[in-house]
Amino acid sequence: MTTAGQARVALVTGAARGIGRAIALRLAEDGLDVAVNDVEAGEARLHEVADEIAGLGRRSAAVVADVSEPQAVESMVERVVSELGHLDVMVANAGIAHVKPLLEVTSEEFDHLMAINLRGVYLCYTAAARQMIAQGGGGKIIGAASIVGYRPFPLLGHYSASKWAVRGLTQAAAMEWAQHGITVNAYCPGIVGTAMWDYIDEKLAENEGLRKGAAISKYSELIHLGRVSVPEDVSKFVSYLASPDSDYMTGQSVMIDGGIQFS
Ligand SMILES: NC(=O)C1=CN([C@@H]2O[C@H](COP(=O)(O)OP(=O)(O)OC[C@H]3O[C@@H](n4cnc5c(N)ncnc54)[C@H](O)[C@@H]3O)[C@@H](O)[C@H]2O)C=CC1
Ligand SMILES: CC(=O)C(C)=O
Repeated sequence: MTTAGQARVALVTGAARGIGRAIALRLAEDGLDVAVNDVEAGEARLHEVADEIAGLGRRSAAVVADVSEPQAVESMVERVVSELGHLDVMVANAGIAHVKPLLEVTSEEFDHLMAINLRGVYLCYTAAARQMIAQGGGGKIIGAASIVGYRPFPLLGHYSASKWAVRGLTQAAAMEWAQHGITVNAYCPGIVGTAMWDYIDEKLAENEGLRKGAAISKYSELIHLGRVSVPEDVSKFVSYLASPDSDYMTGQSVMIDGGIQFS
């Protein structure tokens, strides 16, 4: 639990690049101490992000862990608490995409994607909730869903299902943990120009016989505000979800997509 004058502490998963990095930097700008996580392959970039956070005058910790592994997630939260003192905001951002027709997805590929995108979010939500309940001061738990959690994209079928499930998990967690003063919400980005969309563009283009760059252009025609999203569009909204301004909001999965999908 934070006491007066103490900075709140956030943990952002999948923060070596893309949306996670932007969220981590924004929360640091907001005055939080921010621990960042990614897998071993992203370790060098993860340390750079932790250094950027320190450059903003905030404390940080870089924790390498695979969010699909229960013991790794437990240890990650323990390390954040031991290095930064407590945990007030969890952003379960880490995720992977996989572009493939449903009829060709193997059960191993399906399980691998669900292990990261759904079990990983579940493990981060529950590890954070246990810590926040023990602290006794409430908290903010935030997850990465997507517009495809409302309306799937073809060739992203199992990915879309994983994000749909994050919405369900977010609603159930909000119901169970409201009594502890914990709010649980998710963000649903649209088309954000990150490494993930570089991969999606390349694979969709292959499947549809288009040149590289053509798939993202085609899907971008759906965006009413007329431009592809940048990670900071999302981090501004997560800043709100992590702040006391969102204290009366829980169980919501909110589109931040420039006007693609209307609920
Ligand atoms: N880029 C987009 O258009 C959209 C992205 N999202 C979601 O937002 C989140 C972030 O996406 P981006 O920044 O675009 O992706 P990205 O691929 O650029 O970054 C994801 C980060 O997560 C890390 N990661 C992957 N598996 C991990 C694991 N098992 N444990 C820990 N870290 C792991 C990666 O190493 C990478 O640094 C994801 O959950 C994604 O599904 C949702 C809607 C749209
Ligand atoms: C990657 C993703 O979730 C979308 C909607 O593009």
